[in-house]
Amino acid sequence: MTYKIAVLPGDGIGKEIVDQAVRVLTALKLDIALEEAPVGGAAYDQLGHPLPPSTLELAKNSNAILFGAVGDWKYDSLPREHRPEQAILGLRKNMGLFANLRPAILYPQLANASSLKPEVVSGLDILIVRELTGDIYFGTPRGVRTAEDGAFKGEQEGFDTMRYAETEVRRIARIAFEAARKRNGKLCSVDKANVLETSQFWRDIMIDVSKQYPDVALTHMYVDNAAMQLVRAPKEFDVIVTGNLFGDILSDEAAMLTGSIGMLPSASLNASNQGLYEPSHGSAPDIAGKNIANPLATILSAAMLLRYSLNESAAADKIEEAVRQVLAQGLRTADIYEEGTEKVSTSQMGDAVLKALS
Ligand SMILES: NC(=O)C1=CN([C@@H]2O[C@H](COP(=O)(O)OP(=O)(O)OC[C@H]3O[C@@H](n4cnc5c(N)ncnc54)[C@H](O)[C@@H]3O)[C@@H](O)[C@H]2O)C=CC1
Ligand SMILES: CC(C)CC(=O)C(=O)O
Ligand SMILES: [Mg+2]
Repeated sequence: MTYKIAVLPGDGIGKEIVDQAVRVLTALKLDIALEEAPVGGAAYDQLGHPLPPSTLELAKNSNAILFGAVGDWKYDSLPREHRPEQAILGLRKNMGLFANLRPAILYPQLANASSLKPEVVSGLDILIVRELTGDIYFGTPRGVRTAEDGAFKGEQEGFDTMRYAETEVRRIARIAFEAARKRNGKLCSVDKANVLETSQFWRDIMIDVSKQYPDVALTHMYVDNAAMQLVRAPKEFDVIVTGNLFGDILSDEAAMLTGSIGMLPSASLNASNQGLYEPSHGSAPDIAGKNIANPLATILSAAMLLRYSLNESAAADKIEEAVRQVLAQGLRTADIYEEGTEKVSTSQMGDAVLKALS
């Protein structure tokens, strides 16, 4: 069977990094068909919408999606529905990609690239399971209105709605417990139950689901403490499960433990084994078009694509091994460069991974 992969590069560094991941996927000579489509600001410019129906259709009809990133400051004054970010939010929602897996692994060669002391981060291997289609990112009502009560009655106010339905919490809980069961059996649920009703509800359901996983040790932590513990003693964590907003923030923080945001891949999965694979970072407009972005998070996302959506674990292992090799050779993009290593461009990093594969 030929697997169909939708390739959606998007904006900023999106094309530069996805190009390298496509080269890697192609070099593996698997039975895959890649089809590219516009998304984000690029699609808005071309077709008047950040997620054109043709792109969504292609994504839905594919086994997996390789996604770059969307967004650029120049679109920030557009009405929200036309902003590039609506493309990735729309794909997640329309395809039910509720389970976002963000593994934060420190490759030993990058121990000095991390902003933390090597002894704090060496050997780091944690998994953040972020709920991706609910929470305040999607809750309604939202908007700007005239305040009807409170100290600022009569003023304009902005508002959003944080909400989680029971099904949403149960299904992400199961994904996280299953992942913890296959790893070191530790699951930390991160919330803000001391303040938020939504979080107390989340916590109660986590405790209920935990009854089906007596082999997994469930703990709870408030998000402010979790942000602190991630830089104090990150290796205390095994699997973290959290909501959309907290997971977004904590995963960027965890990225720096691995040396750079350019190292953190992700998989976003739905209930039908379809997945969208993208680096955890954004479109980095500040370095776009310079051929200096780190493509490894995207290349490692392609490895996750092979493992989770195509059942090609051996090919995924090969990519991860090739990444280990290029790092061992001392090759570094600017974001992970340190004295004594060799600074390479985005495409040179791609060349090196390809060479290590052959
Ligand atoms: N999934 C997506 O498409 C996402 C899109 N965004 C969008 O991206 C745009 C920029 O957002 P920012 O907050 O600046 O986040 P960002 O992740 O794009 O960049 C943050 C910082 O990290 C650096 N960086 C990011 N990826 C890198 C890489 N591969 N190699 C080297 N350095 C890298 C950037 O140069 C920048 O200094 C915004 O429009 C935002 O909405 C942000 C996050 C995710
Ligand atoms: C558009 C944003 C919600 C994307 C983001 O920051 C992320 O998924 O990490
Ligand atoms: Mg983010």
